[in-house]
Amino acid sequence: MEKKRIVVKIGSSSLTNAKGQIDQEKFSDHVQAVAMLREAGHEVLLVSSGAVAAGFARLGYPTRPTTLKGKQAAAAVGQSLLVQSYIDMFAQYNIVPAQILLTRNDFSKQERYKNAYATISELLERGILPIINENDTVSVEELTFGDNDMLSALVSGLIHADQLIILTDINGLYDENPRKNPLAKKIDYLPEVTDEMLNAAGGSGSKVGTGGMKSKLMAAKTAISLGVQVFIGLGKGKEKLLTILHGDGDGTYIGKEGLSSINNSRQWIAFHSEVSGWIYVDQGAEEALLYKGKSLLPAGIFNFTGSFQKGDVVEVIGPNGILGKGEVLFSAEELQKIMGKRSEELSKDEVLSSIVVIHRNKWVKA
Ligand SMILES: Nc1ncnc2c1ncn2[C@@H]1O[C@H](COP(=O)(O)OP(=O)(O)O)[C@@H](O)[C@H]1O
Ligand SMILES: N[C@@H](CCC(=O)OP(=O)(O)O)C(=O)O
Repeated sequence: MEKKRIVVKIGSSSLTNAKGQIDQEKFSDHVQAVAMLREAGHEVLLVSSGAVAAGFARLGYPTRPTTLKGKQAAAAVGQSLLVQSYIDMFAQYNIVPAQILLTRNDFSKQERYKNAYATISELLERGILPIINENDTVSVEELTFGDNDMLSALVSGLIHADQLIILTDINGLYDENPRKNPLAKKIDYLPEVTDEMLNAAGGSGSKVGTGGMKSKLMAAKTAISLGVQVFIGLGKGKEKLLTILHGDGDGTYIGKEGLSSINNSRQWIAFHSEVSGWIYVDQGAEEALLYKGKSLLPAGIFNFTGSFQKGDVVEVIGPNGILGKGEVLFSAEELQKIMGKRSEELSKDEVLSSIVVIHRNKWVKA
């Protein structure tokens, strides 16, 4: 059997109970299933929620706290409880877990992004099981928007996973929220995530989960655009992850066959980089970039704004709007001198290192 790289995201509702404790039965079920996936020769990475849900009772909160500092304090307590439980339970299968706490901002600095990739790759190579959660103490957005779904999609792209399995408390996506409409119909397969689907998906149904189906679908959309297929649903017993991998899972499969993964520099430019400038190009350059797969040359540029340095990311705007983003190979000051000139017009000292302003390998369409 072909060895696959699988990211498994487990939501709070699938790990804890409403009283603010780890649900030992659910927990051991997941651990066994992960162990079995690894025994079958696959590489696994866990994105585990549940820190707030596992911690709030120990702080004396009767229910999941609603204040930000309350959630952050609960997460600090609950995260250690979760990881301790993972360490203890995975030890029975000789699996060594590693805790990784990330924020979405960690992805926006290219050096941190590369470090996260290098660390996770080294752990996987050494047979360690990375267990990732948002660094809740310093992360504001995640606790509000339930972005562990999105975190799992971004991690799946980063490490070029074959599949992202999002385990939750419901067996997949329905055409309407089934907690509100019992006649809602289940969707077994979705080739892509459409706006119509996003509108049909609602918020969380449990007292411990946060994002609901909407955040899972948004994450699925991102994962697919990064070349990773997605499953959203549930399962029982130690065979469940293998069953899902074989295509017989109880849930919704999202994404067409044969998606191809996107290299990390392009992912970073597309999803994480900050834009430092805007370059305006003519019709010819628009065609070259959008339809001919060519690099951007100075001749097609007639204006730019922003102060950027070589290596920064800029947005390119054509006569019909935004075309995409790319890594610029000249500073704003240098571009001023060469903009609009054809290659043959550029004198030797103006040709700094190359006449390509954005190379096609460091370019992503909008
Ligand atoms: N269209 C839909 N199909 C399925 N579930 C939906 C839909 N809309 C909203 N939901 C809700 O999303 C919930 C799962 O999300 P959530 O509670 O955030 O779980 P988790 O803690 O696993 O992230 C379901 O229990 C359900 O109540
Ligand atoms: N980082 C948070 C995740 C919050 C959350 O509820 O996420 P999820 O259950 O995936 O909707 C935690 O560990 O509690």
